[in-house]
This record gives sequence, structure tokens and C-alpha cells, in this order.
Amino acid sequence: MSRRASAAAPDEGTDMSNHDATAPRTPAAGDGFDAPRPPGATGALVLADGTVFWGRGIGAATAQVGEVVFNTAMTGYQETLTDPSYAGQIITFTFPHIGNVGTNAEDIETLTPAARGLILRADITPPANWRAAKPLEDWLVSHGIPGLAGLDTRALTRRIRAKGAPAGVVVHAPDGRFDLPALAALARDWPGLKGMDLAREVTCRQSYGWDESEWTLRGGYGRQGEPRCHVVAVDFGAKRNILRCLAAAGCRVTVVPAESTAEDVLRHRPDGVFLSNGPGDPAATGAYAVPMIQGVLESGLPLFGICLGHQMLALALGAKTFKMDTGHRGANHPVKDLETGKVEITSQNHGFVVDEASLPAGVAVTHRSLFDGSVEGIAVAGRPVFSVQYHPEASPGPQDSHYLFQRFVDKIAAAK
Ligand SMILES: NC(=O)CC[C@H](N)C(=O)O
Repeated sequence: MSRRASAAAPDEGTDMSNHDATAPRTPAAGDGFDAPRPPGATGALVLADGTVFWGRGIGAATAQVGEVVFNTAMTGYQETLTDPSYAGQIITFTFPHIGNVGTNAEDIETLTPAARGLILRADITPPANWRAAKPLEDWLVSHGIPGLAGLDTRALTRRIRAKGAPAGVVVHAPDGRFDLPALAALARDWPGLKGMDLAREVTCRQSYGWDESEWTLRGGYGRQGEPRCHVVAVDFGAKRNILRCLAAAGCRVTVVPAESTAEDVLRHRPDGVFLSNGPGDPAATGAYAVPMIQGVLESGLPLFGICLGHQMLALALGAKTFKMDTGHRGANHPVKDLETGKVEITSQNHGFVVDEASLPAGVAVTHRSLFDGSVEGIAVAGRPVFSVQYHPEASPGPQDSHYLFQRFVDKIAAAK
């Protein structure tokens, strides 16, 4: 008998959301305060408007407030949960089988995960992988991350797509006690990501030299031969794989904190400067990062930005950013390189975007989303300055865009 045919496949879990699995689900699915707690519900997602989605609590027995978003990637839940750009966010995974490769010490993008919680349709899948060192459930507990399983993630995702990413509270209460009005008030009082500077919370405390040798020894890819250039990477919440990719492309990498000034950056005498990804609102972090970026631009050094770094480069050049309704989070987003006409399948995680109409003369759009036409890359005409909204380092995701790291190193070599 196939697993599908069995009455209750163990990794499917049970839908706790009071919906008949065969009935059409509406974007507004979810119950109000008065709906009775389904038997066995030890967790809930409570939205600011009072909507309640019941589930089974997983991970840490606690409550966390944040922006509820969804990610459609089919792999890489550990990389996603440890991507510092998810600070302040609760991640709904639309793919099932979360947990199937367990967790390990290598597939992390930072040591301390910044995501506030996670939401799954099925129960956590037991690990079946030779690299699994710890089951996901234990890993979540050890990092204090609460989550929910058994939730109708399709209904939640459709709601987010229809109405935008809401503020919500994920609560895991093993005793089955829920103060729903208080939880909804917590969500309502949360100020939201607009205007929020979170890079300050996830950046490194002091400068350090990135040493990829440990990773290379573990069997990953690493730099071939001696470094050919020195890059200062400004850490707004940098993913490790970006630093690995820079090193693999031939860079010696010095990482500096988010609040570094242009003088702090240039003191390291870099051949090029990199602006990392990171959480929160680019305009808020830009309050201190834009003057730094403008100072670096004046130096004439090659400059490359990814995601938050891309958005803040645009701000430094005089453009504007705005908050998207739903954002882009997944690993199959098609992006067109307007210079070559090639389409890359990309990894994405962003909720803000550069306003194309605000780009000044001399700044070209180089990449565009084939989902919604939004700006995915810019470059300054005649200068070695460029950035992309998506994640060429992938992790998780396809590696179609790795060429951008080589492009940066080539621009550095040409500028030397
Ligand atoms: N991955 C990122 O760098 C995200 C950038 C920014 N926080 C956004 O949501 O748009």
C-alpha cells in the first residue's frame, strides 16, 4: 500500500484548521476568538485582526510576534531559518517534509537564527539523512524558536497573497491555555517592519577576517590558490554563503559591522566593497548606512550589493524603496538579465523593493523579475558599481547567478 493510500500517513499530520480537506479553501480561512479550540491544539497563530489558526505546537514552548510571510522553496529549511534577513518574521513553509534532512552544524547561514517562528502543514518529518546531527524539533527548542504544525498553510498563504503579510503571534502552549485577546493585542501593538532597523541587531560586533578554510576542509567549495584581491564586506546580517562565494571567487574578505563609517571601511585599504543582505527596512538602516555608502562611492572603489545592500545602494544613489504587499520568498523566481537576455532561476527573500521611477539618470536597471516586473538589479553607467535584489549565493536555491561574484572580482581586477 502506498503511503498516500494509507488512512493517515504519519508525516502528513492532521489539519487543525476546521476545514474539510475536500472543501474549497478561501483566502480568509481562519477562525475568530469564539471558535472552540480543536482537541489536541497546543499552538496557534493569532493575527492582529483577531483571526486564529489552530495548530500543534512545535519547538520552544513560548510566543513570538512578527510579520507572517511564506517561503515556497522545496529545500533548505535550515538555511532559511538561519538567514539573518528573516529577523522579525515568522516563516510559513509551503513545502511539506520540513525536517526530512534534520539539522547539522554546516548548513547554517549564521550562528544565532533570527527568524521568530515557523509554520508547517504537516508534522515535522523525521530525519533520514547521513548528515543529520540533530532532529529539527530539538534544534528549534535549543534556539528558542516556537512553531506550529497542522495548520492550513495554503489558506494562510492565500490570505497573505490577497491581503499582504500580517503581523501575528505564533504561540506554542503545551498546557492548552491561550489568552487569545491578549495575543491579538500583542500582534496589533507590534510596530511592523516598515521603519524598523534590524541590521543593528544581527550584525557582527567587531570586524573580523572571514576564514573559509574550515568550510573547505568540511568538503565544501573553497578558493583555489591565493586571494587575488581584498574585499571589505559590510555586515547588515550577512549570510555565510555570501562570504564563502566571495572567498571562492578569489577574495580575502574582511567583515565589518553595519554601523561602520566610510572611514572605517576605507581604513582596511580594500580593493572593493561589498554590501550584504539583511533584515528590516532599508530606509531605516540607510539612515546610517547611506552616508557610509556615499563615502565609499566617492572613493571610486568597485562596489557590489545584495538584497538589503542593493536597496541601500539605490538609496545612496538618490532612489527610493517601498514595502511590497507580499514580498518574494522562494527558490524558483525567474529573473531576466537585461544585458544578456538570459533568464536565471533565483533564490529570493525580500519584502521591500527599489522604486524604478525614482532611479536617477545614469543608473540602469540590469535585472528584472519575470513574476511581477520589479527591479532585480541595477548598475551605475561607466562605473564598477552594481547590485542585485535576489540571492546569487543561493543557499538554499539554484546557483544560476554565481557568475555575479566573478563579475565583481573581474571589475576589481580591471579597476586595479
Ligand atoms: N534578504 C534581504 O536582504 C532582505 C532585505 C530587506 N530586509 C527586505 O525584506 O526587502
